[in-house]
Amino acid sequence: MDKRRKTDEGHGHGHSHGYSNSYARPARLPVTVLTGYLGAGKTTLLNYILREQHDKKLAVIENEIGEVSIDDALVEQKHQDMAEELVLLDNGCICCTVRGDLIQTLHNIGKRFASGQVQLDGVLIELTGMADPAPVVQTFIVDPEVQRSFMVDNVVALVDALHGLEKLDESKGDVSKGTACAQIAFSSTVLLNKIDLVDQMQLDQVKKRIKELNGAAEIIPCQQAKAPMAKLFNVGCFNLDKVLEEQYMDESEFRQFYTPKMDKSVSNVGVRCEGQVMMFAFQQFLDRYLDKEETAKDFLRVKAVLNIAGSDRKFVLQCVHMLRNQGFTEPWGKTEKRENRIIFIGRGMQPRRLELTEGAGGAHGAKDDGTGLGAWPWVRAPWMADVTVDQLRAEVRKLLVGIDLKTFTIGKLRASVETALGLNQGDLAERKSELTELVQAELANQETPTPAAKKQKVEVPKPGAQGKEKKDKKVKKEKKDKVEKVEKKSKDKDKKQKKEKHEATAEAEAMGEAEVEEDMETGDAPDAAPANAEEEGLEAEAPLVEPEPDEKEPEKKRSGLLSGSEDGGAGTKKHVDGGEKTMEH
Ligand SMILES: Nc1nc2c(ncn2[C@@H]2O[C@H](COP(=O)(O)OP(=O)(O)OP(=O)(O)O)[C@@H](O)[C@H]2O)c(=O)[nH]1
Repeated sequence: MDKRRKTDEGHGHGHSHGYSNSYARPARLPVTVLTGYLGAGKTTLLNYILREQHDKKLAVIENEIGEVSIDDALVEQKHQDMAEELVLLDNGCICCTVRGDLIQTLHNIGKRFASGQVQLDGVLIELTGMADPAPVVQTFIVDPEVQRSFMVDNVVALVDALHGLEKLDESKGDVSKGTACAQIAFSSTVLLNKIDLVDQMQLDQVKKRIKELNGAAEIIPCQQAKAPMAKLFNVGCFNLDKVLEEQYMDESEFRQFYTPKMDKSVSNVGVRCEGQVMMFAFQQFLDRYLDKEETAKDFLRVKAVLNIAGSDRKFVLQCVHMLRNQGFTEPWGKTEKRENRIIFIGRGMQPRRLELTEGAGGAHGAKDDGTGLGAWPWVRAPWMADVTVDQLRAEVRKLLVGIDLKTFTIGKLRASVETALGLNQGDLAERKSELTELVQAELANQETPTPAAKKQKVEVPKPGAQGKEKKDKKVKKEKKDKVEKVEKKSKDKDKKQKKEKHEATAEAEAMGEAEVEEDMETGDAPDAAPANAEEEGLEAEAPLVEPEPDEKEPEKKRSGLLSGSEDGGAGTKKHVDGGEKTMEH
């Protein structure tokens, strides 16, 4: 939270609108809550308000959920500068998990406002598209300190005229998807946005549905969220009694028993990585999901800020189902990290995690021919942290009983642990080093090794400097041996060639023929290790134990022994085009 607070605690923000003399301090700060379903136009409205209300001193609280945060890039920099105070709550949803953070933020603002440390005319709170505004409203009536400094002035619900009806129907028919309805039910003003995308008939239908849900709210049809400021700000139109009356609820019921309407079927997958994105490949990748109605219906929202190859400007992408809005925006800052960020929000996102995070359907890495996205790294999903070390240890222990250590690999073990714990394949990719350590500890502790293990020499690299030193020495020795081997082979070959040449020349001289030289030129080149031998060695996953000398594999393959190298997971990966890239987390 407080990622972009513009004023240090106790210090004014220095940014002046040049009207301090005319500032009339309100008794309580009016709060405008912006709500509305995913992609309905909340950020568009926020940008519009900040632009239009530049003579007002506003504190902005933005809430964003998702593995990757994008909205900061979507609120234009010049508009960010117009806000007196900007606080991002991005550790969860404001209507449930970060309500405490919201209260804390309001306390901080309230204290500085009351003491005159900061001059403010109002507060804007932008909720996530998945948030129910009711618990946020609740905050303003249950917390005495918040109540002293603030009052809810207006709850503005944005409705997408094109997709809104479908969302409301879905929401009405299924209580577990009640978010869209709750957003309207708890609002005092509804902006029926994106009227450019529908005809009058569709507009009337959505209006009718909104009225059914909330007869008291004013409905304002608009485009690009452009509604008269006089209808949005300092209007004192939010009336909790009226709202509760419409919901057949009394205040005590609302205070004690209201449970937020959260659509649990919606989740997100985020990607954050460096590198250049190939525009063409990226569009093809999107086409696969957004060009067809049947897949696009699952993608409620896709947002991205990308570093496109060949451009010094940020590329911003915004999709709501099949609708794509995209283009180059401001230039990347000179010292700014050119990081790609993309988030997919919708239904059925988790089963698609692998394909969405690995890029264009398994085309790992940007390729010379312009296809491939670059390596989307694995992004740590929150639930991975929920699996405890004890759970992992217990599964590892079970799996190590009676296994054939010769063929067992960390990758296979990881996959088995994931299956045992009911996770998706790849979910534990980030915890491979933990798994490796657990395996090492288990193997070292095994008092009665399995019959298979008895026969085998189990190599357990020792952690710490000593182990590393040993490993380094081994690698050096391997390299030296290899070079010597290649040199020796090369010398032997030279000798052999010279000998053959000598014999051939002698023979030719004897026979008076000259073609022999040609034959020699087409002869085999000296044996040498393939240029990409190292990579090839890394491609295969290392077995857990060193094979017996009689079945020795090339040393290279064993150099990653128990170091957690695995295919299909994070870490060092070999690309389909032969390149090797380290995936970031
Ligand atoms: N055609 C059309 N597009 C609009 C209109 N208003 C906003 N948009 C576009 O709709 C997309 C979503 O707008 P946002 O303002 O980001 O929506 P949001 O509600 O903040 O989205 P989330 O925060 O992700 O829930 C953007 O690409 C906007 O440019 C409009 O009136 N007509």
